[in-house]
Amino acid sequence: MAERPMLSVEGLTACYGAVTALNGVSMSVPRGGICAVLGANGAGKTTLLRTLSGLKRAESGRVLLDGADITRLPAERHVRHGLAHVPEGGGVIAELTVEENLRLGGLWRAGRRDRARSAAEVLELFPPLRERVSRPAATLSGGERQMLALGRALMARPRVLLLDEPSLGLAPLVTRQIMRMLLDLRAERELTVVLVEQNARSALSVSDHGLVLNQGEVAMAEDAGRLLADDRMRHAYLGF
Ligand SMILES: Nc1ncnc2c1ncn2[C@@H]1O[C@H](COP(=O)(O)OP(=O)(O)OP(=O)(O)O)[C@@H](O)[C@H]1O
Repeated sequence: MAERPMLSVEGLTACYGAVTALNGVSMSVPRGGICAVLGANGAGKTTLLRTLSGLKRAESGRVLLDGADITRLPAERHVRHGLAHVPEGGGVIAELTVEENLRLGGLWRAGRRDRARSAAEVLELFPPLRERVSRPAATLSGGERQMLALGRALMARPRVLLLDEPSLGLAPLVTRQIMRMLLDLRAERELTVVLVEQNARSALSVSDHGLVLNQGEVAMAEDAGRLLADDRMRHAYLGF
């Protein structure tokens, strides 16, 4: 029998007033899978992540996390179910220190000792953050801030991580570091990742699967390697 997907999306539709931003989107990501979500500006990528994490209401369709229907739950319950969302720009709080930002990510978790253990584990994963733990986030570089955003999301010990444009504004070398971290996280924590990226080539290089959105609909859903090699796709949707 096939293993149950960690994340399963069935016919998801979401609107802003008269604008249908997502129209019947379906996708499935296995446990420990990395799925790139690609597409032009306005294709619906951010709306997909916001709808998956409960920040945006779905008009219709279902989101199943490890088989549990989370579609209508409020956003904070999504976190409890093991789904963490890192929005575009990371959303770290510049005035707070690295440590304080991390603690925010673990706030809903029960024990103080448990939270401290998580923070220590996260700092272990990101040595540059460990060295800057008492500094305000405002003093971090773009790459370090993105690490902090990732680290803060990991404080909730998610099973599924939703990442919106983690490479935005970062130099190619730093982008590669962030992408490699996703592979490490998958290996160490069996994390399942949905990765929204403008940088299609770098996203596909660490993904198993790719989904191309076009005007709110799935234009292609393919093995990542095959998408990278598909000329028609590269010209039509990926811009290279
Ligand atoms: N808050 C909003 N109010 C009204 N329309 C919106 C809103 N947010 C997004 N849209 C519209 O929904 C559609 C999908 O937008 P979305 O931001 O999800 O696309 P995207 O693929 O993430 O684009 P980008 O790569 O530019 O971030 C677009 O037509 C956009 O104009």
